[in-house]
Amino acid sequence: MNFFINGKWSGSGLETIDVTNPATGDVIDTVPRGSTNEANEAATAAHKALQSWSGLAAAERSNKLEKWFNLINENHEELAQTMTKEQGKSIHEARGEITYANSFIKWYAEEGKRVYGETIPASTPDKRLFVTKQPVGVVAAITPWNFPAAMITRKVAPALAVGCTTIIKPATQTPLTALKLAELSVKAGIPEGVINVVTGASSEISQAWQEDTRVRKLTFTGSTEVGKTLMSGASETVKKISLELGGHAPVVVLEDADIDNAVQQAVGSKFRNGGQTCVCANRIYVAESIEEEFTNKLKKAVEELKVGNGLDEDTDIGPMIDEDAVDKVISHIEDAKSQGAKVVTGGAKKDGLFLTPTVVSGVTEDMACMNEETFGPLAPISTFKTEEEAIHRANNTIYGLASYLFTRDVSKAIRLAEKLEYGIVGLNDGGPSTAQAPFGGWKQSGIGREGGHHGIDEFLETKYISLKI
Ligand SMILES: NC(=O)C1=CN([C@@H]2O[C@H](COP(=O)(O)OP(=O)(O)OC[C@H]3O[C@@H](n4cnc5c(N)ncnc54)[C@H](OP(=O)(O)O)[C@@H]3O)[C@@H](O)[C@H]2O)C=CC1
Ligand SMILES: O=C(O)CCCC(=O)O
Repeated sequence: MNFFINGKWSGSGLETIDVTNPATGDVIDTVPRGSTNEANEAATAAHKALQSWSGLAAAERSNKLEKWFNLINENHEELAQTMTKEQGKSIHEARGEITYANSFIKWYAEEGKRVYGETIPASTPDKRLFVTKQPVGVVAAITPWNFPAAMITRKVAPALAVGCTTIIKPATQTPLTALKLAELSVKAGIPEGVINVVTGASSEISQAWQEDTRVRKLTFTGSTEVGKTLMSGASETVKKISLELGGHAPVVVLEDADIDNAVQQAVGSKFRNGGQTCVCANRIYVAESIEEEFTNKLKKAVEELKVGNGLDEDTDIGPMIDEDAVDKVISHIEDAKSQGAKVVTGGAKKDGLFLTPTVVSGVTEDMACMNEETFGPLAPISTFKTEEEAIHRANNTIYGLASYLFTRDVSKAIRLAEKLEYGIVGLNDGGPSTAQAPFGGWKQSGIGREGGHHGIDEFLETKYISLKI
């Protein structure tokens, strides 16, 4: 596929990049290798479209988002198949992601109509003070490969709903879903220039956008390392930024937890997308007294997971995205084993990019898996003696995105949730993400929120108007 600037397919004649299916290694398509020129063209198109798009009534933009939502629903299966082919995740998860991605369009089509202002009482009778909200302007979005649709719509839907226009650089490994979404946006009547997608050289494209004073906002999901680079680059032109970065999610299972639920939710959280999600459970802390029961039940549940080509209807876990991802998981397993952890099930067993889901027990805080995001199907279990110890260990990280806590005691749940230094706490819940709630991290997991009314504020500027009468 070519890329998409100003409502037109573009980029023919450029060098191309192969898009491969990680399950088979087959090249399924190619995309152009865009760079500085194309990034500038996209920014020009978005800047040109800004005045008319932001000048529409919120209800008119909402209608167009609704049409986009309907077209995505009509093309649901084709989008899901494309996603599985380029990303590897199971077709069930891909279908779920298209529904999830589309829920942001639906929700923001409504929320865009509720961008309210304020009036402030003045100090003198001859003044009236107002506060209004206006779109920030052209928004650059850089998105990762793990959620090829949802990370686009979670950014683009609120941006469009309030009148911003967008320039998007999807991950090189998964550009096709993004391009198909853009194609449907035009069919939905979203005007040319409002959504532009450029594929290619990430650092050149992002450099051009960082330097461009017409681009007023940068929103990114991906690694903390790249997020830091973008944060410093965006400072040159003092852009607004949102960063959704790495996580290192702890799961704390207290003695009084419903163990069956804790196991089920931990499996859902840990092995979702093969463990390649920034909110995936990364380390599991279990009260010493229930370790055996929890571990046995987790082992049984994990052994039922089927690894295979994501297109097979009975697959639960597809391939990892690439060799580096496989190597990282294997290195974490080997490191844990070499320091005395016990393999409960799985192990560093690999076939192409497929990895056997693994549980290890007896892990300690100095092992790599307890200090870095594994981003793969490894569940390390460690025990704790007291709640204070569990919370201290859960918080003892530079990350602060998602955390999970299991207990039947509601008061304790709230008390301990308040102590967790995380943007998201799943209480007896391994799947808290939803369009109407704020998603984002504390500490080095990021800045800003996506989802909910919090996510729309990220695309608005505040204007104070003082009227002397
Ligand atoms: N928070 C999250 O959801 C995610 C976290 N991660 C974490 O990051 C690790 C590495 O994954 P990886 O795919 O390399 O993540 P990256 O952060 O490298 O990639 C995410 C996006 O950033 C782009 N990018 C990469 N380098 C630059 C740059 N110098 N300037 C501007 N944009 C850039 C990528 O483009 P391109 O693809 O063209 O390189 C992609 O669009 C994972 O193992 C995981 O730990 C990864 C993905 C998502
Ligand atoms: O940042 C990610 O890894 C994708 C978000 C997953 C979610 O919305 O639950």
